[in-house]
Amino acid sequence: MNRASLFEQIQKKKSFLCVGLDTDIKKIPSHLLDTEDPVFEFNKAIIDATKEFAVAYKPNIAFYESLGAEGWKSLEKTLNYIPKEIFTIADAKRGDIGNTSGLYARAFFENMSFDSVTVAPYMGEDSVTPFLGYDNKWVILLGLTSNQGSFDFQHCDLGKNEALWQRVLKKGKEWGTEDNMMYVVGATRADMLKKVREIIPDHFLLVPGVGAQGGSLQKVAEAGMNDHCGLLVNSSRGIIYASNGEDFADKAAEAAQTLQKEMAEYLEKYL
Ligand SMILES: O=C(O)c1cc(=O)[nH]c(=O)n1[C@@H]1O[C@H](COP(=O)(O)O)[C@@H](O)[C@H]1O
Repeated sequence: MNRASLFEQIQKKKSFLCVGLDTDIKKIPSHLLDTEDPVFEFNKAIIDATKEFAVAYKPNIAFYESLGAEGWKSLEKTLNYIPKEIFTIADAKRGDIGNTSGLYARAFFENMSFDSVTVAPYMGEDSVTPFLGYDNKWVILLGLTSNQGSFDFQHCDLGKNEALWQRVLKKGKEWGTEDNMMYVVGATRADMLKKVREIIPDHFLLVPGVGAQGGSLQKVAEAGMNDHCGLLVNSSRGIIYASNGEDFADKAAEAAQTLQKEMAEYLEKYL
């Protein structure tokens, strides 16, 4: 999917919501456990309930690969079930020496047809560029992550007022463009968004960390939005586990709609 189509959908749905499909077999409501593929049945119900409010879905690959071959099958069925106009993110956080990254790219872009994959920048240019050789596919590079451990490396001072995360953003701009690269910036780092936008004013950001991790949607929208919206804000647990009963899909829809309504206000205000 290209940037124009993504923006078109954001405008149409008045939403920049990404629903995280972090589907944990241990949290699936018990009435689904007797079905042939509980993970897929759960995702299918979540997609049906939230697709009106979401412009992206992000299955976190760990939840699927931890189940072995069955998990990969559930993932593929889920991907095929997502409506074609909705952006898809394989949250795999890959990145390795060039030839290996090339195979990761093949796995997510050719074998499966995800629009994008999250990539870790630590191994540098040759670990990232193999993902960039596909038309209308995206690398989502980890920039400034939402977790506490981000302070171990990402905030290290490289001198001349530059932190490691800032170097990552600048280097990424040499490898990709605003048409094939996005960056992860955690919602819990909203106070840094002004600095982020000084380096990458036009790129899309994937922003996880609202909901369960406590990030503020308002702060993210205020400091992070650009003239193409430029934001995909993810919520996983806050939506998909809004209820653990038979009403889980209805409650997921309510949680997604609540976020979407707030997003519509910010689109009106800041776009
Ligand atoms: O790359 C990500 O998506 C990601 C980056 C980051 O900095 N923090 C972060 O939480 N994530 C992912 O975003 C999702 C957040 O889930 P919730 O906290 O349940 O909304 C999980 O799939 C995380 O792996």
